[in-house]
Amino acid sequence: MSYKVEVVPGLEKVAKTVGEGPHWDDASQTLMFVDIMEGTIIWWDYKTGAIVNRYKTDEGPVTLVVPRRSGGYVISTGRKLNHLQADRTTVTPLAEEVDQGTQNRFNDGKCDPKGRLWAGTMGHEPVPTQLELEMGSLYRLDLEGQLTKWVEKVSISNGLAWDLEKSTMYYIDSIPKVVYAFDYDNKTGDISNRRTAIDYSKCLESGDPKELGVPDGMCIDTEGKLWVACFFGARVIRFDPQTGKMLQTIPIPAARVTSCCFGGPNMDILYVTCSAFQVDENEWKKYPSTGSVFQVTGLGVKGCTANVYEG
Ligand SMILES: O=C(O)[C@H](O)[C@@H](O)[C@H](O)[C@H](O)CO
Ligand SMILES: [Zn+2]
Repeated sequence: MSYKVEVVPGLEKVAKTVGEGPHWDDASQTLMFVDIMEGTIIWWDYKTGAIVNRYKTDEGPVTLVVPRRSGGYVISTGRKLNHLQADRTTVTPLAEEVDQGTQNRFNDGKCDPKGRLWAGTMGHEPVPTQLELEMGSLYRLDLEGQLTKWVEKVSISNGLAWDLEKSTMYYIDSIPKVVYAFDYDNKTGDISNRRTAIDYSKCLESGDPKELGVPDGMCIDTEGKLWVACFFGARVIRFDPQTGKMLQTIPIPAARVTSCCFGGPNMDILYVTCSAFQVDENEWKKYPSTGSVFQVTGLGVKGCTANVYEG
């Protein structure tokens, strides 16, 4: 099976800072993603290949954007979760600020199969991957708007995904370089029994595990396999979460690959974001398209439609 990696038309060098949080919106056939430190959300239309909307805030970094069934979006700003109305201008808080009195901020966030939002925090990060450890937590925003803490002592709260059976939640902490698995109860939304599903330090199939960088964002395909973005690893890797083993490596022409999601009319295009934040001269020389959103076609795999906030 031969695949192709290219810059998405219209999204060349689109991220000024950290491109992140890609979400394919099936209803509108648009790709949404954020430019974290810019506080910007970008909407890109598949049909026209053009950016159709932008939202910018100065209320802090925006790290996640997930559509809300009743209209608009859930977005983060700094330590807050908010509702951005469908007009893409009005923002109202959805819950109390988390991690008060810290320099933490939200990072990645995704909805579970019932439509509850899970989003985690991380400590202040002056240099990518260099930060005070175990400052973050993972939170769950229920359908009734209640926010609860589920995991503590997280360093960089990152990718989230649920298996097809709706009985396992996968969750990445980038610093220990681990994809955790939890038992997940779809009825209650409760998680338990944390264990390590994938350990980057032990991925000897790669030759040198250091080359993989750290795991960042992820998504799941219809075969239940995980696609994990490798920050400082210039690649996306497909893993079997049952065995922890690498199945396929897709080199991406950007060192700081942050996240990925499936999209397109047939859900078979893998969209990949990366970071241009603090990229040095050598990196720019090696990867001149840094900051772009990339697309991988011809993988022969389809992704699962991402869940939206049902609250
Ligand atoms: O995108 C993210 O998850 C974080 O916001 C970024 O800060 C970097 O990706 C991180 O440093 C590497 O994991
Ligand atoms: Zn991330």
